[in-house]
Amino acid sequence: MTGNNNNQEISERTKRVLSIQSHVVHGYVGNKAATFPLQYQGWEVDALNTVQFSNHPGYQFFTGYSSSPNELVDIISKGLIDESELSYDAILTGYISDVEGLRKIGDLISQLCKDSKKIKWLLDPVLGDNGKLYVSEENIKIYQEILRTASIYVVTPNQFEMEVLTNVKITDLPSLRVAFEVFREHYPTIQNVVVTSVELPEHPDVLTSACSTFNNADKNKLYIDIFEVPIIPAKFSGSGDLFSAILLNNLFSYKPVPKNEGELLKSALHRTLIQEDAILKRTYELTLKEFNHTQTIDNLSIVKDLKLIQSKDLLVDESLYSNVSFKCSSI
Ligand SMILES: Nc1ncnc2c1ncn2[C@@H]1O[C@H](COP(=O)(O)OP(=O)(O)O)[C@@H](O)[C@H]1O
Ligand SMILES: Cc1ncc(COP(=O)(O)O)c(C=O)c1O
Repeated sequence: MTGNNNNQEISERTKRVLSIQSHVVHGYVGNKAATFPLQYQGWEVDALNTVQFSNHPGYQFFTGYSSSPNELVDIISKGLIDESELSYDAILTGYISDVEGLRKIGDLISQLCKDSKKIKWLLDPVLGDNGKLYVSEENIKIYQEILRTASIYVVTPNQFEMEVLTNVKITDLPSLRVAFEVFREHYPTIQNVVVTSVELPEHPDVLTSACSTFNNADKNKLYIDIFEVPIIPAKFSGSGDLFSAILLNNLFSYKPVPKNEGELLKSALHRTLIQEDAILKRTYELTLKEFNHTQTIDNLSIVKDLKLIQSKDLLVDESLYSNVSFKCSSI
């Protein structure tokens, strides 16, 4: 970071986010994947942990416990808001597996965002991945109810979550478009949607990310921007949680601020994908090096822990954006 950047940061009020996600003692998913990147990018992060696990469930064994829904709600409403009178620029919600907890936190954050229009809520509807739910079926209904009624700045489903929330199977670009249309129809109070990644059989070498803003003056038109990111041959635990954290930062810090919301969303998504790609590539290379000592490369299909500390330079490297660009089009 340059001296100039430091001065600029000091002159601006430090942005503050309440991040409600899982905690793992070892590794990087949930709040562990979001806190350091946001802090390193200049945010005050108030991290509320919905569970505390030894490590994430992608490991063969993990142990831990969940926070009770009433405790979580009390910490926010009594401890943070009433007593400490904290106000937030953003609220980030991710893994909340407990059904009652999700309902109560959903109601509380909806109310907070109603009371203070300046809070921007980024909701990652963590339900599952690759065709599999990793929370209860009931969570789907609760997310649908939250999305139907709350005013949310941006929602970041992965492909499976978008399919579950819209009941549209995404197999190609036309069906991706239908999913966005159904999403806008069912959840009209949502301002922006980013589908983090979609695997399309017609493009087997890339992951497609898509975004649309529903705040356009022309309500009859739906503009969807898509980016194509070359696939790294591995699965990364925590990639979605890292993604939502850096997207949040990019939405707040993109300069100069584009003239309309659609342009901001598209530009912030592009930056997010470039940063994410750089971090996943570094993670992959470092893991491969460690792995090579013990196993063959063919076995490296799941990367358990993001190398976030080793990637800290990439979180603030402005030169990334002039060196990398992903193919972009509209559908
Ligand atoms: N194997 C991969 N190769 C390249 N990029 C990836 C890969 N896995 C994840 N990503 C990046 O990470 C982002 C979030 O990952 P994704 O799998 O969509 O989220 P989630 O973990 O919520 O399912 C994607 O937008 C994509 O840019
Ligand atoms: C405890 C916990 N937090 C967060 C996540 C989300 O991880 P990802 O970003 O890989 O979807 C998961 C999913 O594995 C999880 O089990």
